[in-house]
Amino acid sequence: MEKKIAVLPGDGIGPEIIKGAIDVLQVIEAKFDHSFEYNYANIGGSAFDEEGTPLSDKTIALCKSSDAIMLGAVGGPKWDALPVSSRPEQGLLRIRKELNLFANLRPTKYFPSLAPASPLRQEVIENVDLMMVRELTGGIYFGTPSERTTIGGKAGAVDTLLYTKEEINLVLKKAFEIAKTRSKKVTSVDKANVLESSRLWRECATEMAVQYPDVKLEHMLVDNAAMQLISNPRQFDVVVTENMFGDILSDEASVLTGSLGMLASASISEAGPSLYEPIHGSAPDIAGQNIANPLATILSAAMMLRISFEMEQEAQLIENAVDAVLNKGYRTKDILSADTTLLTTSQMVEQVKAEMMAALETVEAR
Ligand SMILES: NC(=O)C1=CN([C@@H]2O[C@H](COP(=O)(O)OP(=O)(O)OC[C@H]3O[C@@H](n4cnc5c(N)ncnc54)[C@H](O)[C@@H]3O)[C@@H](O)[C@H]2O)C=CC1
Ligand SMILES: CC(C)CC(=O)C(=O)O
Ligand SMILES: [Mg+2]
Repeated sequence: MEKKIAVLPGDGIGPEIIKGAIDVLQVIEAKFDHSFEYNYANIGGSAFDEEGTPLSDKTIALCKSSDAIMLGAVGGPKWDALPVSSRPEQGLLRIRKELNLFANLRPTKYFPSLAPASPLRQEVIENVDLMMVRELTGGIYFGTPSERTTIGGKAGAVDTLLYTKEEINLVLKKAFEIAKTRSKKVTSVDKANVLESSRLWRECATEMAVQYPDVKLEHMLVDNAAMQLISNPRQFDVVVTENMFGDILSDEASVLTGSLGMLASASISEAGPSLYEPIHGSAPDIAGQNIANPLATILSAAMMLRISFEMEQEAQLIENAVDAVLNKGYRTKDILSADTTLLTTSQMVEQVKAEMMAALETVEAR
């Protein structure tokens, strides 16, 4: 099957991890009857350096005309002092808005062989399998005004947290639909004891639940949710929440798997291409050293195959290969523990590819 993929490596470790994901996709192309056209474009700080903007109209047009988008990460200290509109992160926020990527799906699944890599006890993280559904195009990351201001003659700053019912209902519906295919429980996370936008969110969730009698809805305040996520994570199935809470809670959830370098994501639109990226950032502290964990990005590519291209078998081949590599004790530095073997980024990619080939040869030999 012919598919056009826009590839936006971005900054820091972005190019290293994206190369890993594309290498893996090339194995899929070679072994199945698929052909992927990879069209590279800039985003973030590297886009600012080359094109004078963190996201050019050319890149947006390329993304809109593609079947899916693979993104690495953006940002870094080199660009931190730029005016807001030129910051790398604005490129990411804008692509999400331009493509109407209203829901960001961030699955967190327990990898048995990675239990020693987590600072949490095995009995706490065992069998965790939750799906964070984060609202992605509204809330405090997009509200205006967002600026420096003067409050009562004193220098200050203002950000605006704003949601329409329509925006909230769109992401809630996605969460309930996903819950129907899983363990049929939605935990809606808010701060309804303080924020008006959260009270609206809670009202919408309660109303929506009526349409899903098979799905159990639970409300949880975000501060409690942050604690419950690491003390009793197995209680969660689908967690749905607004943009900033989801951003923070999903980084926290990654600790359940052993590393931020393990968590994949899919940013979904109603119509049009979806975007796939690891949940982590550009990790400037380890960029360019070939030591970053490429697995979150490789698993994001698997999500792309499953969700955008309906290639379930191919997605599973990648996911099984990742499991197999981990079971053999191969580790990048972030997930290293006793009695495991340290690999570089590129060596890890080679191991995943080798496992995929081996699995296919076993099938062919039958
Ligand atoms: N989606 C995106 O593009 C995101 C971009 N950022 C940007 O990234 C830059 C750095 O932000 P940080 O707060 O440091 O967050 P970060 O997620 O880049 O890194 C946090 C920590 O996790 C480690 N880490 C992250 N990914 C890893 C991987 N694949 N393998 C091994 N270790 C990994 C890093 O080395 C660092 O110690 C900032 O400019 C920020 O704005 C942050 C989050 C998301
Ligand atoms: C620019 C930020 C909103 C990126 C981020 O932290 C994320 O999407 O997880
Ligand atoms: Mg984040």
